Amino acid sequence: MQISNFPVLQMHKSQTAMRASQKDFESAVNQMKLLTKDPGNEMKLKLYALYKQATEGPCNMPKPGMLDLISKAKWDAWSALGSLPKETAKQNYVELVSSLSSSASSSQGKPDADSKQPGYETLVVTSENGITKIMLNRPTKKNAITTQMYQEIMLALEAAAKDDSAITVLTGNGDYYCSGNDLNNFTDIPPGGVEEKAKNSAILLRDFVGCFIDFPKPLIAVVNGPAVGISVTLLGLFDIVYASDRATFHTPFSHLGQSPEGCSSYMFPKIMGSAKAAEMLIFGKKLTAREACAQGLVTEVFPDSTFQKEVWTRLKAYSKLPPNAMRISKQLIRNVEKEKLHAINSEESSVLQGRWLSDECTNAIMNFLSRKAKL
Ligand SMILES: CCCC/C=C/CC(=O)SCCNC(=O)CCNC(=O)[C@H](O)C(C)(C)COP(=O)(O)OP(=O)(O)OC[C@H]1O[C@@H](n2cnc3c(N)ncnc32)[C@H](O)[C@@H]1OP(=O)(O)O
Repeated sequence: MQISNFPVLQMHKSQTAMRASQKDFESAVNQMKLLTKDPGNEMKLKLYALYKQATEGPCNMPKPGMLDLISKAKWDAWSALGSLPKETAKQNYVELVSSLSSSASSSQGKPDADSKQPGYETLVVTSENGITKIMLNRPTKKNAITTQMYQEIMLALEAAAKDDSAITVLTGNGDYYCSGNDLNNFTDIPPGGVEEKAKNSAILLRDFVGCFIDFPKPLIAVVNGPAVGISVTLLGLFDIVYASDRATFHTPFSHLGQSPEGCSSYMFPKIMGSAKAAEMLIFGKKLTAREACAQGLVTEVFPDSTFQKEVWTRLKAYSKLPPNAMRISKQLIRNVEKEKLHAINSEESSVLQGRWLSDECTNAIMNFLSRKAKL
């Protein structure tokens, strides 16, 4: 059996405690696609059977021949569920995947002080001096975010939320902070076609942004260079944004036939006023670091030559403040709007699902991929 047929899920315990919604189920199925560790054949069969029961009901397929071992094992597992109702199968599927997810994140473990955490291919995650640093690590691709990278960032945030560090930092390796969504993500079309791709991407986006909305500790962006697309829009959900004076902030959504995400349709007008937000989000105006700071999106700008030294000195001092007090203060500031932000996130994701199917978006992506257009 292919591991890719049994992708892993990141699901919050609170979601699984209640009855699994269709969204939870779809989210589980979508996120399971990026399993990096084989959960073993027994688990894969259980997941397969629950998935089939949840989507098709009781097994009424003819029994495969004895020599077709894999099909027979799958058929046996599905048939063994008898007349289990679809809703219960869905719930069991979500819970099973959630338990896989918890063991995956606990196996990533509590980060050792002063150590690089294993298990990430697209990130370098370290925990040192009370600071967990999540560094995007595709410098040759300007840290464009692949599907795998979205998943790894979610895992890293979930682990950071639980570890001993006082603050969490997101930054980029190389000359860019991040060039946004990797446009090649759109070329990996599943058997269900572009509609399924758009639907899966919307679920991934919603879950990804949701992790930032819910992140419980002070979250700091160290913007080491230009930032594009989703890496800019998310900044409204950070508690501090430090930028090198080399950084720029660009959200070319209209150019790409797309629309804002990361709760920026709400946070940007709130932060900088609707006129300035419109210039960025509708017209794709690129801001310098100093402009972004003047508009409240960036906390402070540092000269590039001393950026790393000054920022890390500052962060090391902050990381020694009482962690619980910082956490509680953050939550007081942020929790008031959590529900609203989740609703905005869902709406933005669903609007984007439609945009991804539009000619405007398809043409823009084709242009980039065929190298006719750059930002
Ligand atoms: C779950 C889905 C959520 C979706 C939500 C998000 C929306 C967004 O984020 S929209 C923003 C998408 N980003 C872009 O449109 C940026 C596209 N990239 C560029 O315009 C340029 O690459 C850039 C201006 C960033 C840098 O230009 P250069 O300095 O000239 O470098 P190169 O273009 O040569 O880049 C080097 C290398 O990296 C690849 N690259 C860079 N960015 C991306 C990207 N976003 N997606 C895919 N690939 C990217 C670029 O193609 C080059 O690759 P090679 O040619 O193979 O070397």
